Amino acid sequence: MSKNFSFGLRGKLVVIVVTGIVIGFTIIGVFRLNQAKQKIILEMNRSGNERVTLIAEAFSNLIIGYDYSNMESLSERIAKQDDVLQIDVRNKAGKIMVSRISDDYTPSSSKDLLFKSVIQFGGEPAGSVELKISLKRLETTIHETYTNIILEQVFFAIFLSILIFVVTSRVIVKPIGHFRDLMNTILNNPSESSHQKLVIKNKDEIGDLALIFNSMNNQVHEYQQRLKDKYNLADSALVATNEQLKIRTADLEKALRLVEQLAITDSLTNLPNRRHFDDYLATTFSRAVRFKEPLCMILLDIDHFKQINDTHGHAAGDYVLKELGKLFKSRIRETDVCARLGGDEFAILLYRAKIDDAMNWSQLLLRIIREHAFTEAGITLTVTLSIGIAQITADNHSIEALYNATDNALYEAKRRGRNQAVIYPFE
Ligand SMILES: Nc1nc2c(ncn2[C@@H]2O[C@H](COP(=O)(O)OP(=O)(O)OP(=O)(O)O)[C@@H](O)[C@H]2O)c(=O)[nH]1
Repeated sequence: MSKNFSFGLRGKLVVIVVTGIVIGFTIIGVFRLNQAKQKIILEMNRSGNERVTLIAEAFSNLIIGYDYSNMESLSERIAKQDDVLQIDVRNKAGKIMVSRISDDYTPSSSKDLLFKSVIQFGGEPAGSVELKISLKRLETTIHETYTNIILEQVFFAIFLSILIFVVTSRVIVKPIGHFRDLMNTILNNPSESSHQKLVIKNKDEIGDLALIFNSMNNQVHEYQQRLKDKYNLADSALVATNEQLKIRTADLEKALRLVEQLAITDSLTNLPNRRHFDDYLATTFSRAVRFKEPLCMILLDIDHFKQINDTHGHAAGDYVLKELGKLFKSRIRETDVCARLGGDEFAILLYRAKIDDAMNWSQLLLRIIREHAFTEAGITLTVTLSIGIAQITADNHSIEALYNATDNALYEAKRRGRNQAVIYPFE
């Protein structure tokens, strides 16, 4: 880029300068040539007139004395001069007395100048002299002058072109090149642009350009800085918002987990509710069927719970429900589940437990409850349970069938007088 730029500007300068100088010098040259030609012609006329006057004076005595011999010899000598083509001496009446023609005079081809002078003697006209001078010398002189002028013009044109080229190169192209290099350096190092200024000492348009560039560069830097500050501000705000969002998300997740937990938990006893129990039963049932493993379901219902409520109040009833929940939970394995189905009814799933194990577990539970002291607000409450037990069998091959079988067993326990456990099928 830089090479093209330098070449372009210098090239244009050379073309402009040389064209200007050639035109200028051509005009000056033509003018000088015309002047020189006029001067030479004037000089030729002046010297021709002088010569013919002197010749007339030389012939003055000779013409009065009719000295033909000397007139001829003088004419001969004059005719032999380089530029003389012809000399004619005439008497007072105009009759030619002597005439000499140069050896190389050919009137058809030669261009000539004619000079005349009156021959005077004692202040009176005694005859006349005509002198033809060749223009050849004049043409040679003009040609030489032309050549000299053209050579001078060409020499000065070349000299002036070089001078102007060098001066303009130094005064215009060099500062512009410097200007361009500095701009390039600044543009290629944008991060340092604030510290870099164009230092140009020219007090001209280039200097003005540098000042404008510096001011623009400053404005750009300030704008960048403002943008950076705004970006940083926005960034920190974003970070803070992000943090808040994280906290909010964590809170929401926590709340969601709680809601989920609440949705499947009985709020009074903190045991799983019916919904959770049904889901768990569905999973466990299919697993037990698939792997042919024993699964027992137990339904537990408080005997005459309505009476407890009615006699001792709802709070006493709640206490009994909570206390039973704790007892059930403490008596089952980690892998088993105990849920409150609603009201005073509970359910327990004993996975990989046979019907006898379930019966033994129920008997033990009945005994524990009988021995447990249910005391609320200083009053001891009598709490007993009825329990129905069923397991997966060929008959109970669906969840609904298992449910019904267990429910039937519970109903049978109630029917038989409560406070006991009954296995389905019963007799
Ligand atoms: N305190 C309290 N009582 C409840 C709650 N849910 C249901 N009950 C009461 O539990 C009682 C259940 O009574 P029933 O299902 O009629 O049966 P029961 O009195 O236990 O009689 P049997 O089951 O036949 O022995 C009703 O009086 C309900 O109002 C509860 O969350 N807290």
